[in-house]
Amino acid sequence: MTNQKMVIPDAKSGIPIAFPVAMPDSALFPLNGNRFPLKKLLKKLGPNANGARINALLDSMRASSPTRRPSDPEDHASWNFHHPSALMMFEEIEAAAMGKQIVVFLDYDGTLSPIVEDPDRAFITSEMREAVRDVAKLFPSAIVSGRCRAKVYDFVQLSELYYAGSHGMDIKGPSKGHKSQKRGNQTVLCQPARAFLPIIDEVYKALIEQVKHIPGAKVENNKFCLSVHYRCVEEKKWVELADQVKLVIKDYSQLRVTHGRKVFEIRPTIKWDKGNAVEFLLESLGFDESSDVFPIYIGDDRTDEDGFRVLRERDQGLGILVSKGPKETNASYTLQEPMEVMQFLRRLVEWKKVPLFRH
Ligand SMILES: O=P(O)(O)OC[C@H]1O[C@H](O[C@H]2O[C@H](CO)[C@@H](O)[C@H](O)[C@H]2O)[C@H](O)[C@@H](O)[C@@H]1O
Repeated sequence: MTNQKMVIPDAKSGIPIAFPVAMPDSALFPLNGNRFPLKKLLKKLGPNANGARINALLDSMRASSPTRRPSDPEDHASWNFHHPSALMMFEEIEAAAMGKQIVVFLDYDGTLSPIVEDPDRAFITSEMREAVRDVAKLFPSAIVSGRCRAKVYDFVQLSELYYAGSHGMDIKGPSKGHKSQKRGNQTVLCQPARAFLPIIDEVYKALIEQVKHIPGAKVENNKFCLSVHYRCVEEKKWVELADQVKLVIKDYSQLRVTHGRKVFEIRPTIKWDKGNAVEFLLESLGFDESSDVFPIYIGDDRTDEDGFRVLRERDQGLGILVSKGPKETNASYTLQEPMEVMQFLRRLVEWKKVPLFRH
């Protein structure tokens, strides 16, 4: 992951403004039917290609909701081959996890709840809650979300889980002495971005003011980070919205902007992401040095790539991307939608419950 500056001309003056964007080094941007790394793309566009630069920004905003990206059948075939369904490969996953302690990490939006227009109405079904509860009774489990911890807890309402809100910058749980956690049954609390709270609050207010004239734009306070949603903003207003966000953020070198599903995520520049939350939780659970642990991370968004990456680097467990189509990912397997996530969680429970000595 690098912090790159995307230089985009101001919509009115045309003056280029550097817009800090954190993205994986492998990120590719579309142009004329091909895809290029950012540096190469900007070189191709040349210094005066303002219109093309705006198109590049728009393409990257469109690509932030991958369900709209068409992909050809060949892409799909290769994708399915390299990232098979975690349900189809369940027996292989069982075999790899045999004799190891499974630890489950779950993203929230797009993974446990379907993506909906209103972020305040992204409810989890009672069946999904049941499946997550059953998993958490058997394996240490955590929700790792971009949302503020309190909000995601309100949706999930399960006290047996760890919760890592604000993209992992606010970690807590489960309640002290909760019987369902065999290891690490003490309350943990980790808030590495506490010092940023006043700035986040200030920027929250400034953003609300700055985007209030754009119909459909919504600023969400996630405590240690902020979301500016454009799912309900007309596409012709997207560049204007990006400009407004830029205008506010340019005065705050302590903050950076990342891109989620039709959302700009404004976060402290500290090196702490969902991957760090995974590391922290594994350590809290006593699995830091252990080779007998099998972490499973399930997520749908770019921010979940940090979680997948950590598991790859540790060479432990596996990442499962929730996606219907090809995406660049560090995950090994896929599930198409939250319904399949629920099926996968249920299979984990059934497998663990089979009274065989093999576990
Ligand atoms: O890490 P996550 O749990 O996936 O949270 C990431 C962001 O999710 C939410 O926004 C996304 O879901 C909304 C509800 O389905 C949708 O309207 C929006 O377009 C998506 O980006 C949440 O509202 C954000 O605060 C989170 O950062």
